[in-house]
Amino acid sequence: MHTPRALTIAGSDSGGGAGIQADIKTFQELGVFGMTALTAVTAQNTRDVTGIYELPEEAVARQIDAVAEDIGVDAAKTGMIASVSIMEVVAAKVKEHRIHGLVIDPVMIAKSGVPLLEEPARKALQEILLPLARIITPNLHEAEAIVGRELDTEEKRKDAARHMADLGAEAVIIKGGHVEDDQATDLLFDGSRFYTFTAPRFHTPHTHGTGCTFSAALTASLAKGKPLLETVETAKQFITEAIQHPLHIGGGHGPTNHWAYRSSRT
Ligand SMILES: Nc1ncnc2c1ncn2[C@@H]1O[C@H](COP(=O)(O)OP(=O)(O)O)[C@@H](O)[C@H]1O
Ligand SMILES: Cc1ncc(COP(=O)(O)OP(=O)(O)O)c(N)n1
Repeated sequence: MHTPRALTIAGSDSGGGAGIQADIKTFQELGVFGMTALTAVTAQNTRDVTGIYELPEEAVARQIDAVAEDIGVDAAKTGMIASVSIMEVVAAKVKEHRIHGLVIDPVMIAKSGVPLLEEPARKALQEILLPLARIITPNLHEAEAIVGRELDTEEKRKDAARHMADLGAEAVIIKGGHVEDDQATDLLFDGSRFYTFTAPRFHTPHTHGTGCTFSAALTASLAKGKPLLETVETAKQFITEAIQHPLHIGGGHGPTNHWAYRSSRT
């Protein structure tokens, strides 16, 4: 039997709610074997990011080589990639190892307000990483930064999604967590059509790591070979359950509950 294998290329969140920790928990819960290539270590909790330590480019490259050359990668995701030089290494390795099914979560700022992407890397993200994406998953502010304009209506968000597809992403999801709305609606553009995925909006501070968890759930379904619409549907259900049943951990924006989706099905 083939065991689906997913790789996360991202930063570590010592608090366990976002970054590679959120990704690995999500992969595990969705029945996928998880692997990691660390790009940076953050000292972080539910309140703040108190330190960021980037790994050398060579360390990032060797980690990707190690897993791709032996274990194999059915799908991968990127999270925090703070600098242009690490972005270049990641893009080169994704091409070299022909990693398809790449989900790009263009992480820019943590919920605590601390930037996780250096300023010059914002433009590089569009030029270097975006064209490799099977799916790119910006939140509202990340989408605005990528296209360089305010996206305060659905029509503008649709135009922005088309713009990102023109830049090379096969599919675009503009997430609705930061959109002012009674519901949490994510907009998918598959290159030809638009779809929306809607869930109730929960009024909770415990949303640390929502974007990481959502993109990891997408990656897990791609690793299993699921089609795009089923992939997004599953990821939306996973993150909705995870937000709906918070763990009440820490004194700030607590993590989502990675057990909730599986618990609701057993
Ligand atoms: N309060 C909420 N209630 C329900 N779903 C939410 C809430 N906040 C975010 N989501 C969902 O979580 C996922 C991640 O979205 P978002 O919070 O926008 O990403 P990020 O963590 O990158 O800022 C999306 O599917 C979004 O709709
Ligand atoms: C190490 C690390 N990577 C990514 C993030 C951002 O995660 P995200 O899912 O966007 O959640 P919030 O930080 O917005 O809650 C992070 N914080 N740390």
